[in-house]
Amino acid sequence: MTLITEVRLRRVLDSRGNPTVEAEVTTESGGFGRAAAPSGASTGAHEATSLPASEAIASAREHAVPRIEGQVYAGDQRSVDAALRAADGTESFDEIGANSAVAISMAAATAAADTLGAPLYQHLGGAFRGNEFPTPLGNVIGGGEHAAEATHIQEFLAAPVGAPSVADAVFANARVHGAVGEILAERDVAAAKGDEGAWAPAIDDSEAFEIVAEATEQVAGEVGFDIGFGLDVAATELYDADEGVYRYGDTERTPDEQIEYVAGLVDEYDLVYVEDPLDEEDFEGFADLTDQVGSETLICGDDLFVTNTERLDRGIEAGAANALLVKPNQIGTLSDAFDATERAVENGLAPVISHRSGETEDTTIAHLAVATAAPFVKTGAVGGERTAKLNELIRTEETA
Ligand SMILES: C=C(OP(=O)(O)O)C(=O)O
Ligand SMILES: [Mg+2]
Repeated sequence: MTLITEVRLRRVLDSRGNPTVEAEVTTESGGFGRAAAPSGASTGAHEATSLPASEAIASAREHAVPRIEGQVYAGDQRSVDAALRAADGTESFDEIGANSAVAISMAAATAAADTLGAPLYQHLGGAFRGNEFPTPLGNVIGGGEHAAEATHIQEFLAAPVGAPSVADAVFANARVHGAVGEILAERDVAAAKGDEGAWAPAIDDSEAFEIVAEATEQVAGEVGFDIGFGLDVAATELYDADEGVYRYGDTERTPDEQIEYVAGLVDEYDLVYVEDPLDEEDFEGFADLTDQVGSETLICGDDLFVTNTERLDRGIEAGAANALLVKPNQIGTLSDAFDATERAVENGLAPVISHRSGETEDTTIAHLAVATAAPFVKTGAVGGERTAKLNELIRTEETA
């Protein structure tokens, strides 16, 4: 029934206006799935390879499509992903590109769900998925690699941890985004938006902390539930490896000072979540910080782990974090993303399913978050490619 009869690939636009890979998979009984690869700007050094879209498509057509069409069942995700790995032959998808691989992997899952007549989260999560829904982390102010001349810290994330439902959480995050805009206007600060739709004002990080604290408190008062906030420091982008310092404009911090700084922020602002507080190679620094504040907040590895179970194992051994960011395109297949998620959960790390800064209207990660019962999903607060996922979460909550 779910035998794949056709795989089509094409270039489509992502939210930055760059070409990306879209895949369409058709099954023998007429099931259909479509998915597109996202792309990062602050990418980790150890991520799987993203090739230029036309190169990735040409190579996947030559090497992967013939191994899949007429040979692999979409309902058997592991065999789809094994065929992609066999077609490629490298660890990092250097040959067909992780962008082709992930688009085909996700389109096959969607085609299987369609063939079986089940929602994607149900197909991926199975009959014993449970009733958990993720809390969305909403990017409300940001800079770093996602916007020029804005904050040094890449993302300030609203975290509506007290929301009674996904829908309440989604609307609360959008409201915090709106409140931040109003506070910026009151302060006469002009602000464009960055790649993920967050405000990107030319203010110091310290002012951004003040504004986000005020906005989350204000909206929490309006909606009547707790809204905390968190950060994606994306510290690799701030780290000068030659000098061994983190640079925030003219301010420099040694790795020890960086740990002290972040630990201080966790205390001062009751941060519920801190992603990539240190350079992607500093497992020990991560472990030190997790030791200090891990009982109060989530210390999450994005560039540190790149959704890779080998790097995650190293992190588990070192006690480097208590949360894992899961981005399927960092590793190339849904099977690999599931394996990393499962390994994290088995070892007491919270999985956080995430978008990329360059996105499409693809909604697979919303389903992945529900399927894996992840406690958090990071997929922005506003903007069409972000609301595609957020609105899918709202629909899913109604039907699950
Ligand atoms: C979403 C992120 O940004 P990018 O996709 O640019 O890596 C991130 O760093 O978590
Ligand atoms: Mg990150």
